[in-house]
Amino acid sequence: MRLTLDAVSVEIAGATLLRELSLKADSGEILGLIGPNGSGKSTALRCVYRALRPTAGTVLLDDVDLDTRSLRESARSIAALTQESNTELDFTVAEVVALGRFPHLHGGRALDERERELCREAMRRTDVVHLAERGVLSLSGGERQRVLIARALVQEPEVLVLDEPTNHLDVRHQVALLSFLRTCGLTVVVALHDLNLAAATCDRLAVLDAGSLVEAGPPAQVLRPDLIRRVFGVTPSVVTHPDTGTPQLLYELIDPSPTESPAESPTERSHQ
Ligand SMILES: Nc1ncnc2c1ncn2[C@@H]1O[C@H](COP(=O)(O)OP(=O)(O)OP(=O)(O)O)[C@@H](O)[C@H]1O
Repeated sequence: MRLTLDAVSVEIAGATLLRELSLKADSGEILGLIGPNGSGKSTALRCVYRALRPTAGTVLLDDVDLDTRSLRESARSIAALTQESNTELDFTVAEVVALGRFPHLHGGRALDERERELCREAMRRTDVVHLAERGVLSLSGGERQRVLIARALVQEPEVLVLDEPTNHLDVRHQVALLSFLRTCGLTVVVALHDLNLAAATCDRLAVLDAGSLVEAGPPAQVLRPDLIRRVFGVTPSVVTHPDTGTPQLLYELIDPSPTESPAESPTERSHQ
């Protein structure tokens, strides 16, 4: 399914969080959102999984305005793993994963055999089978994150929305998750802080800054030292991964002053 944000703006209490953001992820494409803290990545994702209604503009799945669908209907197409996806009740891991089927269940029916196998498969994929009977509140941050990913998968979505999905994950599970995204065939929109993981994972990257789109394109086009410096206030060296050909950023540990804007950072001045 193709996901389109068409001139989406979000204003809350007089503050503009997103300004006429237009983005597109074609069917099966992985679109990465990158940008500094507070640039609007989570706000854009919230509009997609409908935790937030845009003040102006539309979000479309193929050509259907999401606003014309019920929340339950869109939950059958869109699964989200977000910074709000926590589980406060002490369900077992197996129960939390099974909750992913909720948008598909009617009249309190139990999961059928195919759905139970779907849950087992999602738990195998995310390496949480051994935790099935544990209470989720007793899990480590990374274990809990993997359970929530399994829950999103059993939803059998066509669009997967992920806000910082590698948070808490060790490097093996980061690589496993992002490799899965590359092969799952779903339309994926993912906010990532790690620009190297974003470059390795995403077909296209959209750079946000202060609620506006700065640039969108393939990683090799977007991850230029000048753009990174302008938006993030650090100047990386960009090298090409010897095996995959994706751009990879190397940083020097020069502390940009937090009191200066990126364009005025010491790094910027040293290059003038
Ligand atoms: N409910 C709200 N009311 C007012 N301001 C808000 C609200 N939610 C978010 N913001 C502000 O909107 C801006 C964008 O927030 P958002 O969470 O989308 O940024 P982000 O790019 O995801 O940041 P991060 O990288 O830190 O996760 C921030 O300045 C944030 O403080």
